[in-house]
Amino acid sequence: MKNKEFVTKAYELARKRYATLDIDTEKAIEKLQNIPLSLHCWQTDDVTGLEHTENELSGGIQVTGNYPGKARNIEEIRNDLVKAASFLGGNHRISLHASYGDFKGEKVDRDQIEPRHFESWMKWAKENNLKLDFNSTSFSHPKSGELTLANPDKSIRDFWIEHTKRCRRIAEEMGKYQGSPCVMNLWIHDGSKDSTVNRLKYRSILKDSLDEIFSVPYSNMIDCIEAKLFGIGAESYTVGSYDFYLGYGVKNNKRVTLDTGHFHLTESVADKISSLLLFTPGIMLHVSRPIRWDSDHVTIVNDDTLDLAREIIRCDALDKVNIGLDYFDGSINRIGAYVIGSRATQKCLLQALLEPLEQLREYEADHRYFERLALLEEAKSLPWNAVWDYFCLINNVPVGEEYIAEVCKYEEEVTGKRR
Ligand SMILES: C[C@H](O)[C@H](O)[C@@H](O)C(=O)CO
Ligand SMILES: [Mn+2]
Repeated sequence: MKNKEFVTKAYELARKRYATLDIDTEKAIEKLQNIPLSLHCWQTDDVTGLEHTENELSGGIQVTGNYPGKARNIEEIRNDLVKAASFLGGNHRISLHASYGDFKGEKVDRDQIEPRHFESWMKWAKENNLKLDFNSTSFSHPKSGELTLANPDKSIRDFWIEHTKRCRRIAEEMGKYQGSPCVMNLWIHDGSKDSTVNRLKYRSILKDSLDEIFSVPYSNMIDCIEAKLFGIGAESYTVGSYDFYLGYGVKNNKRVTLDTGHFHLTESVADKISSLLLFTPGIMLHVSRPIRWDSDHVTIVNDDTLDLAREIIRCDALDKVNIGLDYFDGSINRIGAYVIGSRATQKCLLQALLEPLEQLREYEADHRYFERLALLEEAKSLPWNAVWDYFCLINNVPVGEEYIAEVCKYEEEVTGKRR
């Protein structure tokens, strides 16, 4: 670590500065250390998956960019994930899509997948001190079409119901194996390009499909349902809208996934946290960065991500919120994309953990709104970055921009050689 002494000295000063506001930096570091991020496996390979089919990416999502070096098989995906995680302090999780099973060249259709197709992932995760989360995959399949679980055609609908039921079973086995509940996210793209005159019909079918899927109780997995505003080619109507899943989640005690790219651009996702916490058992986050639309740009430290982190901490909800990443950028070094996005999320969480919350709340209770605003402003430039550097130092991961050279080295030695 080239700046060890400098980093330690800066941290000592920062610790004292924060102490003047009664903030314990050691406690903040300890908390950050114990917040797992769920790294989305699909950033390694532009959401290609391991089914070895010719299926194009579908379902209203799109990866842009053709940067060389994407992972081409299970070994490369795993190596890249381990590499990406090696840049992060703390212990983390990997979020797998059902299309990333270890199929060993066998053609296994989505309604045939079993826990055995994910056994080697479970072992791999354990060996690498990682835990797994899971996602059903309704897109990029000949039966994906416009509608899956909301399809009036029973044979297509049953195919996807079976797929999703199997996914829950796989998640249950993963949770059991790893001794930590596997968070299973259900997102489907179902929708329509142009105005439908049957909004209620498809939503009612989706509700029934979900009821059937969730009829089997499990104790080692956590169900999450993810809403979306629109998809490419499904701009007018999304069956699984936010209102739909919020209603379903509240009624059926399910976690709602908030993907930061799935709302109107001026809507505050952070503001939803406190409301959901009052009415649902928890929240799954898909941290992303929408630019003009759900563009899945790499997460950075910005007001949206900071507000999200602050709300989690202000609500004291770390035990009820699972934090996953969800972006896919094929235009830059893909490992670099993981590192930037996951470290940005950690930086936001750290800033939130270092907020002088008690003092701010005292001001607010006393209606001293000038003081509240002033302290909120000043808190922005407190030396959180010295605490961040120190967090990286004690975790033996690159400090500051040092990771750039390491990512480039991996590119030179590994990803850059993939053709
Ligand atoms: C690949 C993921 O399942 C997908 O990104 C989903 O979570 C989503 O956000 C779709 O827009
Ligand atoms: Mn998402």
